[in-house]
Amino acid sequence: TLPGPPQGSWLTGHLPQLNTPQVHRFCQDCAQKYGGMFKLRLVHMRLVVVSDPLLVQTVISRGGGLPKAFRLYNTVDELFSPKSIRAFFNTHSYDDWKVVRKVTAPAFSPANVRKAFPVLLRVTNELCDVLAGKVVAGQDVVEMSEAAMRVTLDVLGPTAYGYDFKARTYAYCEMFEIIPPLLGEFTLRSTNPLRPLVHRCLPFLPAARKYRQRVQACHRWWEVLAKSVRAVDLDKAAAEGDTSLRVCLAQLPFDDDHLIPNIAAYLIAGFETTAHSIAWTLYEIASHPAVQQRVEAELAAAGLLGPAARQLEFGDLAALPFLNCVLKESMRLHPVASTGTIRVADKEMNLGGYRLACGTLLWVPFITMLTSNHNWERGEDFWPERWEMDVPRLVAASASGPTAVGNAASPAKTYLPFSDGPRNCIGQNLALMEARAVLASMVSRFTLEVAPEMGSREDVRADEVMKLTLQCGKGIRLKLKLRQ
Ligand code: HEM
Repeated sequence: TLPGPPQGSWLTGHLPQLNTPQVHRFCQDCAQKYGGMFKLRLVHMRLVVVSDPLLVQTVISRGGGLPKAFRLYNTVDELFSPKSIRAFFNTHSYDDWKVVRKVTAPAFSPANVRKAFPVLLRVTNELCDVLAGKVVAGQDVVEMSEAAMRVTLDVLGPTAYGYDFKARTYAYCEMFEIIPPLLGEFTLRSTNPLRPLVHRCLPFLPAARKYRQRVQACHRWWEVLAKSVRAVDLDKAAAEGDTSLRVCLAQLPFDDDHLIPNIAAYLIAGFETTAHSIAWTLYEIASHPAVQQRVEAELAAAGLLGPAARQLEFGDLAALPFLNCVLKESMRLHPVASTGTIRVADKEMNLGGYRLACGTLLWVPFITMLTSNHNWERGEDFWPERWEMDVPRLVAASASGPTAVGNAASPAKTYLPFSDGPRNCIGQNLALMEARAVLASMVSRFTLEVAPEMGSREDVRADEVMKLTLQCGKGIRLKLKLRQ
């Protein structure tokens, strides 16, 4: 039989270990010990956790991959739609998913994403101006996850919905009050199936009340954004060759009830994810002075450093190779989609030499894949230079893992922060453009230091929390100094 860790409770299985904000670390530790395939029990559900790259390919990519385990995604139904109608992200209808994926895909072509660069640049410059003002006023410690969210929300606002949230000005923005806490709540719900039941049975509990209020506030926002999407003049858009996400969403052959969850899904998937990836990367740059110096040197050579820097251009983003290595490495070490994807075996199958019954749930936690010592040399170190080496140096060639399937000296893809196969991240081109532009702009304007209240790297690791996305509990607090 498959190996697996001891159960925390005879009744609920591994629920006590999974129902924590550090669920990703539990998976990670188990993979180090039990290898690239092990088993867990969550109350009545049996899960097989897979992180061996070859096996992951079978689960998510090969032949279209296995279907998502839709019933496990039902925790977010209430958030996406007042009628609990599912978005394409978590629908069980292959046809609904395919329609939305196909109609909205043009918005994320490289050429179309490039059209969003002027908005991104303006928003990033304005945010940097606001931060510079704060530094001059003596408020030089800035929480970078929040700052980055202000950029990503203000890029998504106009391009996806024709709406300006004006988050970059640091004026009050309700999204910040409702979305981050709700994502935390949904993570707790996904690892503790009893939690929604408790909230339903005891609606007067403060946590249950707050949850309801926030979900209702989201529903009001989805209405506002749907109205703006509906206002698109499709003939004019066609004449102008406008294939922005707003236009693509307006083209969906859906009534409002079915449009709304897809509007919500794009906002939820596209705003926090990119922002936390940016914040983690800024943390790594600030923590490694030698890395910061190399990024500075690269920017200086391109004329992009300091007060006399020229304006960043789209073409610069691909011409900053070391900055891109730093981003890539940070997204490996701090994958925001740490808990990954859950799939279901739609027929009896053989995986890694084990026979799995039809209906078996297969969990691919990306953090395990991306940082496991079975898959990577120095898997838990921040080592951006690895991306300057030949591909064989990326993967540990050792065959000394604890189980036969735990070793991955294989040619299969090991770097999947955006997942893989047909259900991979549709927004990755946009995310990468945003991250590169914000990182280059921040290092161009400021020198970065980790604020003392962040503590050591170990403290930061101990403070990691999964709130659908991987975050640092106290945020990423950096001390900024204006470059002279
Ligand atoms: C660094 C930033 C990002 C990361 C790391 C990321 C990662 C991922 C991952 C791992 C998945 C697969 C999830 C699963 O299988 O359950 C996914 C799906 C998705 N992402 Fe992203 N994402 C990012 C940014 C974005 C952006 C900017 C957008 C759009 C504006 C976006 C939209 C989506 C959508 C709609 C899906 C569902 C696709 C489908 O089911 O066909 N993401 N993302």
